[in-house]
Formats: sequence, structure tokens, C-alpha cells
Amino acid sequence: MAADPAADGFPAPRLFSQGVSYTYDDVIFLPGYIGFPADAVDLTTRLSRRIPLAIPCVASPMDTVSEAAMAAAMASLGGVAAVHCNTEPHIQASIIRAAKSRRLPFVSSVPFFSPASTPSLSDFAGHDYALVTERGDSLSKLVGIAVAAEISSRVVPVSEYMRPAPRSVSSSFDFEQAASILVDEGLDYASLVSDDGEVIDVITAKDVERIRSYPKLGKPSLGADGKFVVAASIGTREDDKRRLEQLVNAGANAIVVDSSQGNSIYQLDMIKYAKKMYPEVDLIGGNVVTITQAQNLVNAGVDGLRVGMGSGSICTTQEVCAVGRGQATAVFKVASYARDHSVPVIADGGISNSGHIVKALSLGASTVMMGSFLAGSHEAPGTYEHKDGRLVKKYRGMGSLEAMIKGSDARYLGDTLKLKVAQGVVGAVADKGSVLKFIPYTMQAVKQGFQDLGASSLQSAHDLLWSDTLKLEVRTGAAQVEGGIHGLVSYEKKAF
Ligand SMILES: NC(=O)C1=CN([C@@H]2O[C@H](COP(=O)(O)OP(=O)(O)OC[C@H]3O[C@@H](n4cnc5c(N)ncnc54)[C@H](O)[C@@H]3O)[C@@H](O)[C@H]2O)C=CC1
Ligand SMILES: O=c1[nH]c(=O)c2[nH+]cn([C@@H]3O[C@H](COP(=O)(O)O)[C@@H](O)[C@H]3O)c2[nH]1
Ligand SMILES: [K+]
Repeated sequence: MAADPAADGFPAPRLFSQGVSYTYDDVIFLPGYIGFPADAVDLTTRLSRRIPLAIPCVASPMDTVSEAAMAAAMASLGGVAAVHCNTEPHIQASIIRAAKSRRLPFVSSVPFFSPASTPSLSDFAGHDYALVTERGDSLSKLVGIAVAAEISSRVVPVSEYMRPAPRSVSSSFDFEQAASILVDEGLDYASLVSDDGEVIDVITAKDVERIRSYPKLGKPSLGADGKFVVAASIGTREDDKRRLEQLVNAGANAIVVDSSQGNSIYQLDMIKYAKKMYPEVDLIGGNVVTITQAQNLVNAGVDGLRVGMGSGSICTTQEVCAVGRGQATAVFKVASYARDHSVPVIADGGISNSGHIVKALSLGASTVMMGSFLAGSHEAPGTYEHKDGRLVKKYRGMGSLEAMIKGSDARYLGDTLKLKVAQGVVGAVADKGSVLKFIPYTMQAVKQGFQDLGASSLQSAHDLLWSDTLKLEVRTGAAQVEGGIHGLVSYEKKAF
């Protein structure tokens, strides 16, 4: 009997209906046919029903991942960040405003001084420059710029050594527009000022040089207001309604209702409330890992589903609570339901390489949400530290004791649950440089993966999946070892 090519490999519905929880590393796709160059692969997608993205990348709403700098960088790359809610609502709103106040891929957060103030070097907080305005805030007139290297050892007011107010650049300019002003006019720095006169930031020749050394920026994520698309998370407490209002007023384009188990009366009530109060804002529910959980959230009106329970690198939920699901199975199962309702799926957690991104997207997700993959970047909050000869940044679970204690005043305001049990850990991740560099390279690797599958776009990958054309298999332990680097005495792993 002739071998049947259709019987070679398993289509996803068959593989994922055997009562086994699989994660990304357990499965491998069989290659398809290449009929186009990798550069032709189209990764455009949707975060949620009404939010298109040029790349399928979402920064997780965690306090060691997503604040203003991450949000500006991700949006300028065509992705998006969800600003975390482990802080006071007005601070979370100001982070959103900062990211949306510009079209540049970075946020320097330089300090502001008044002319009479007498800052010490530490008040520059590591910045080369500080802006001097009449009242020492961003809303009063710019009168000068102070250079950290020129600070006097005597205690003197800034007005005695500040330089004249620099040339201003409109905050509505994109990077190339702003950069060409600095380059053409030979400036070391310029101030970024809004049309309303608000002083926003400093852009330096060093910034221009750094960003021009990275791959060219693609199509940014811009909302109807012409500003960067920024998402933000909320909890499900009564106080979160007040937070939600502040976030919407700050211009949040999408709201992530942040919970480890989204199928709860608290979340369903919050979704219904938010959909009624702010129908123009896309609402992302979760987390879910089953069709039944997803069904309840979709029925309540969510515009996006966040999938993953216990799959995160810092998660201990499966260990502590004995619930969750292997992430490949979770993504496939939820996506198989969500597609019938045109609700995009965000594969959240467990992404540690480009292959995991290819797997998540090819199993039905529209985007991947990442924590640890981004936490070691220049744009993540926090400063680098030296640890065992390596440069690292702190990365912690939002359910870790440390994060819960930090957020208890804000997130858990009025929380009566006195016995807090951690569902996450505090750790550190290695320095990865700027997301503006490593995300474009990662996306190129994802395009190569799609090319191998014969998928010229995300839609085409989903078509292959749902038509059972995409074939996959489970890798044995030995096959996983074989698929990794093995048998070498030593090696250097450099991806780009
Ligand atoms: N994706 C994952 O696997 C996990 C993620 N996390 C992250 O950790 C953080 C905390 O997650 P959770 O502990 O699930 O937060 P949560 O706020 O959803 O739940 C904490 C506790 O508060 C209760 N609760 C929520 N709203 C309530 C209300 N209105 N009234 C009374 N009780 C209410 C919940 O039932 C739960 O017992 C989030 O950022 C989450 O994303 C935590 C664990 C697992
Ligand atoms: O069990 C958990 N305890 C925690 O403390 C915690 N904090 C975050 N998360 C979830 O992990 C995702 C990020 O995962 P990665 O680092 O693997 O990208 C995030 O996007 C979350 O879904 C947690 N899960
Ligand atoms: K885990």
C-alpha cells in the first residue's frame, strides 16, 4: 500500500485531544512548502477586536516589565505594552500619559529643577541632563538646561550654571523628524515640547546615534488620536472602577483585567461594568486556559482573551494551587473556541525564544505576551546590577510576596485577606540590551519559522492550523535533547 502523505504527522485537534497537557517544548511542527522569501512574511495582527498591531508582541502588565519606556518602545516597534497596576491609579495614569506624549521610541524621564533649586549629582538620577523650568515642573516655561557633568561642588542655585533653554522639537515629531533636526543643526540635545507648551523630555545626539544603530523602526502602533497605543491593567476590586476611569481619561486604548483565574464573578462583573461605561475601549479578559472559562468571558463581552495559567517563568501557581494547563494545549484549546467569536487570543507566559513565539501563533494565538523575555531590557523598569560577573535586572512575579506587599496599598486597597500566599517568585534576568534591537531580530526569526511552515502571514498560519494542514508531533525527551545543542565540549550561543 502506498504511504499516505495526509497520515504523516498529527493535525492539532488530534494531538491535543489525548488527555495530555503539552507545552511549547513538547511539540514540534513538520515543515511545509516554501514558496516565498522570509522577508515577505506578514506578521500584522490584532491585540483585541479593534486594535491592529504590526508585530504580535505584547509586554506583560508587570512592575518589572511595563512602564513608560517599555510602552513607548513597544508601540514604536508596532507592538504594545500593558502598563501594570501595582501602583496608585494616578501614577499608572501618568505612566500612560508619558508614553503617549511623544512619537519617539524612548522615554528618558529626565529630572526637572527650578532655577533657584540646588540639586546634587544624585538628584540627576544618572541622567546627563536636567530641564530647568520656572516652577521646576513640566507645565511651566523652559528657562534652561543643567548638565550633570558641570554641576558645581559648591551649593549654588541651578540658575548660576545652567545653559540657555535648548532648541525645542515638537512632541508630535517621529524619530526621524526629530533626529534630522539634531543632526542637521549639529545639536547635542534638544527639548521635546508639546503643542500646549508642556516640556516633555530631552532628546540627545547620543539617543539619535544609539537608535540609528538599531534595525529601522517599522510601522508604529498608533490609535485614532494619532498617539501611541498603550494598554493598561486593572484588578477586579470595587476601587478598580475608579482606577479604570483614570486610565481611560489618560488615553488607555485597551484594558487588561488582570487575574490568574479570570472565570470569576468579580471579573465578569467588572467586564460588564467596563463595557457599559467605556464601550469605546477594548477589554481583555483572563487569564483562562479552558473553553468553558473563555466562553463565560466572551459572553460577558471581552474583546480579547489572555491565555496562560502557571506557564510564566516566575509562576508557582501550578505548584501552589494545582491548577493550570500546559501552555501549548491551553493556547490551542482556547483559540479553537475564540476564533468562532472573532476574539483574538494573547498567549501569555512561557515565551523564552523565537520558536516559542512561532508555536504560540501557529497554535491559534494572535499575539504573545512576554515578561521574562523583556525584563532584562534597557526599557524595563529598574537599574542593572552586577551579579556573579553578569549584568542583571530584577524580575518578579506579580503574585510574589514582594510585589503583593508593594501593591497592597494600591492594588489590594481594603483587602481583608490577611494571610497572603505567594504564587510567584522574585528573581533576576540577564541584560539583553534594547528591545528596539532584539525584538526586530526576534521577529525576523519568527518570519523564518513561518516560512518553513509555508505560512506567509499569521492569517495563513491560522488557515493551515484550522484546515488541519499543519502537522505536528510530540517530541520525546531524547528528541528534545537532539533538538537542542548537544555533544559539544563548549560553545558560544550568539543569535544575532
Ligand atoms: N497567569 C498566571 O498564571 C498567574 C498570574 N498571576 C499574576 O499575579 C497577580 C495577582 O493575581 P491574582 O492573585 O489572581 O489576583 P486577583 O486580584 O484576581 O485575585 C486575588 C484574590 O482576590 C480575590 N478577589 C478578586 N476580586 C475580588 C472582589 N471584588 N471581591 C472579593 N475578592 C476578590 C480573588 O478571588 C483572589 O482570591 C496578577 O498580576 C496576575 O496576572 C498570579 C498567579 C498566576
Ligand atoms: O503564577 C504566577 N505568579 C506570579 O506572581 C505572576 N506574575 C505574573 N505572572 C504571569 O506570568 C506571565 C509572564 O511570564 P513569562 O515571564 O514567562 O513571560 C505574566 O504575563 C503573568 O500572566 C505570574 N504568574
Ligand atoms: K511556571
